[in-house]
Amino acid sequence: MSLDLLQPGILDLNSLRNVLIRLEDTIIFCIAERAQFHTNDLIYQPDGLGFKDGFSGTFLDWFLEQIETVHAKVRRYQSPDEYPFTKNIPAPILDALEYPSVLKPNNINVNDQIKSIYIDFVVPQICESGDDKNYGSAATRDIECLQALSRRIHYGKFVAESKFLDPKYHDTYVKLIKDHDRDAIMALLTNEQVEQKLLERLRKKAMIYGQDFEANTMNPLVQPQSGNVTDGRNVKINCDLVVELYRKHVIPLTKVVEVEYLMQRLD
Ligand SMILES: O=C(O)C(=O)C[C@]1(C(=O)O)C=C[C@@H](O)C=C1
Repeated sequence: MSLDLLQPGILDLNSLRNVLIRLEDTIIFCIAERAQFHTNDLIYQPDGLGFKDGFSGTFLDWFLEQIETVHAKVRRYQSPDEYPFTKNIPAPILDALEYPSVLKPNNINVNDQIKSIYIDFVVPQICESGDDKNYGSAATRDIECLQALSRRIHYGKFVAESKFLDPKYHDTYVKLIKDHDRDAIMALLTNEQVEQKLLERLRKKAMIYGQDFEANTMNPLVQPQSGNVTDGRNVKINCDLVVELYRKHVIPLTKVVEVEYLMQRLD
């Protein structure tokens, strides 16, 4: 749950971008944590581990359901930047919190796509292939990664709302929405310079945060003279993977959320 959403000026585009920048750090750290364990493929296979409580599905889905059930009861999913992976979550046991209604009501939840990307693309590339029996630890890290990715991608709704309200573009967005012109909306909300800067920053962060400080005595804050820090040899996480994850999946899916949110904006 985010305190940002209770602050005035929440829809300022620079503030929203700062939240996205902070989430880059969270996502890199979560990925580095998961990378400690083997792929443990059984946790992603339906009934791969067998359940004594009659649950039918993957161990990851069972774990998500358990965690999200508890979190739903303490209002996590009433926060407009939090989206569950589990379909039927219980109602909160606490009174509803008053969030300012900054978003138009909408039914956009791309968590199924996020889970597929994570299982098919992220896990096989960051983890050593095989089974180390750390099923609970691996799935705990999976859930942290998934929640961070979900929060980041669904934040696109706030970014879209901010862009929609910008007087410079408002009338154009209204027209394009009325024309159902998704491609033109996508083009209008795209800022290639911001994307390029993001990818460059991300690579630097992945290199610095992912370093094995035991193996590397260089000060990561000092610009390296040659190789060593930037060549990735002492880096614990795959920097290319982090950049590709954002380039191929995180940014495009955030943009899909933005477009779909705008398509429902005038309903
Ligand atoms: O910062 C924005 O303007 C966004 O819409 C977010 C975002 C992103 O996902 O990082 C998506 C689309 C833009 O092309 C640039 C960046």
